[in-house]
Amino acid sequence: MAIEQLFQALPLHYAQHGISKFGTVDVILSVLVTLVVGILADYVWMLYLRSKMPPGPFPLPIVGNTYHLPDNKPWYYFEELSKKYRSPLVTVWIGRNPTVWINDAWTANELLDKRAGIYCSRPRMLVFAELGAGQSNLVNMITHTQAERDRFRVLRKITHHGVGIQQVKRYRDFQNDESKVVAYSMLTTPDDYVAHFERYATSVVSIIGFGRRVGDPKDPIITEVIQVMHHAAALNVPGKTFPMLMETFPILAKVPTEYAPWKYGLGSKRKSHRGHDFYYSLAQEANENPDHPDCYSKLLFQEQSKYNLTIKEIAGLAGNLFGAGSDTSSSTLITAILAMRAFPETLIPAWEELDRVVGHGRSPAFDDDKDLPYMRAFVKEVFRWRSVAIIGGQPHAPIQDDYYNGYLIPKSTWVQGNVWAIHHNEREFPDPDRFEPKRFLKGADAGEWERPFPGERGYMTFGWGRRVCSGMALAEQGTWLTVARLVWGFRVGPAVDKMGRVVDVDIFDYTNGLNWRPEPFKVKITPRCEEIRRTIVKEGDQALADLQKFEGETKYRMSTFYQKK
Ligand code: HEM
Repeated sequence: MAIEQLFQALPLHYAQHGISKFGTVDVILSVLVTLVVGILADYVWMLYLRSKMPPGPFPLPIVGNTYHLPDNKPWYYFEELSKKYRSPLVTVWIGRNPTVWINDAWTANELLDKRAGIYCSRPRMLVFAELGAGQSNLVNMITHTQAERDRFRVLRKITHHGVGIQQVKRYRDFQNDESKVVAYSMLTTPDDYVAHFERYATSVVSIIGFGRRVGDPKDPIITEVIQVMHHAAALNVPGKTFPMLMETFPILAKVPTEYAPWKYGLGSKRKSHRGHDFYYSLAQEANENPDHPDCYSKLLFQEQSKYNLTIKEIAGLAGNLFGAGSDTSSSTLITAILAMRAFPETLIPAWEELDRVVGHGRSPAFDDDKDLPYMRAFVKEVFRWRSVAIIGGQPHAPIQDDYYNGYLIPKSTWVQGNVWAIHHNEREFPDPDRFEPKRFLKGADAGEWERPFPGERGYMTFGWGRRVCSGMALAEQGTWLTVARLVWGFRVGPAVDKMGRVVDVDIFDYTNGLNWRPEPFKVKITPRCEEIRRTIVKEGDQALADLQKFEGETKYRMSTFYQKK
């Protein structure tokens, strides 16, 4: 828009030429006048759009509402705005960019699901896309033109070949085994439950993608990938900090990374000495390894010529398994532990059901799902209560101007589902901070907790429409099994400190990231009884033996990959 063009229209040599011809004062004055006129024109445009768009706080020129934004967890603020303006949609100007926040399930369903063909694109994203993996990665793809939509469909189709609903049934055996290993590890090092969950989630996607399991919770593929994800998740929270401001002033992103501390190292032009990407190298290594069984990387190379897959696309498809699948899945399990500790009364019906259907001589298996309605409701409530992708992952963007209740949502606008507000609405979820599995039961079992909600799942944890999470089937089946196994096997009681005092937990103490998780908390995790403990040991030994075939090493480390030899 006006300001950006203005900056681009002022290369240095024009200024030098102008100064020698007209004198310094005249040049400075004309630059100032042009600037003021540009800012005014831009502001008039902002106010014009504001008059048409969903309500929201009054924006200032250039900075918009940026300085209204709280330092962290802006989803609370967007929820408040929605209540204040009595509107499910609110507009918040991040700099000169209007962003539309959907705070209600029915509106999210109407726009992002029912009008999926319009809201199928991502907006232009500097921080996540242009300074990151760019348009070669499915997650970021803008789909304005038919050619872009066709390419998007190809990459989604290939992703479905890896983790689509039918495919993931094939992974049940090793997913089950990795989940048994989690329970086994809990017997010896229960305080390290976070590391066990991260290992589990990373190992499952690593077997799928690269044919190699991750047996050690300290394996760098876990620690490094999850660290990168946390960094990206923190930088992508709309706020006052600079990375988000680059979205509105893309010119800031053009400054070389060495001289631009506001880029937090993003967009570095460092090239690896191998000339390609870390995840591409992992995929290539897996493809060339004759010992690795059938894995997704092999499929990518087989399909490479059929779909003209570029190196960057292969890197994106392979890397998304880790990037999108490890932190999200493990954070959800941490939330489950917090819920078990904070709401112990919800475990009593679960134990009654599990003891009746499963017993103590074996742990729950996938086939038990149909006979465990309370357990199924329990896991749904884990997904709802503190959904990991708290603002629905990446924003959507309409590919044309659209209207909702008379409000304009211009083409390419950043449209984001505020999952916090959606899952926190008293109308659908009374007493929303209470962890209450009965919300997902039916009829008399649910009582007053049963409320209408769009869609059959009853939650919007995995996003919407054509951009709905590609790994949803994998995440749902794995989370169900692992949470059911944890509930079946363990008591999660209060930890005590050195003075013998009970350590409380705070159900609001979460990190400030696009994917959030509870801040570290202490609990005491013990097997429910001796018979269950013996079963966990027996099944753990069997699982480790079965997983033996996936043992393997990679020579690549993310931390050293980009260093020159
Ligand atoms: C509890 C676990 C998970 C949650 C809560 C979750 C949630 C999400 C959300 C909210 C989105 C954005 C949807 C939208 O834009 O409407 C997303 C996108 C995505 N997820 Fe997941 N996810 C999880 C696990 C996984 C796993 C295990 C994988 C793959 C193995 C995966 C792969 C992806 C991909 C590739 C996208 C981008 C889709 C696109 O832009 O078209 N996710 N996920």
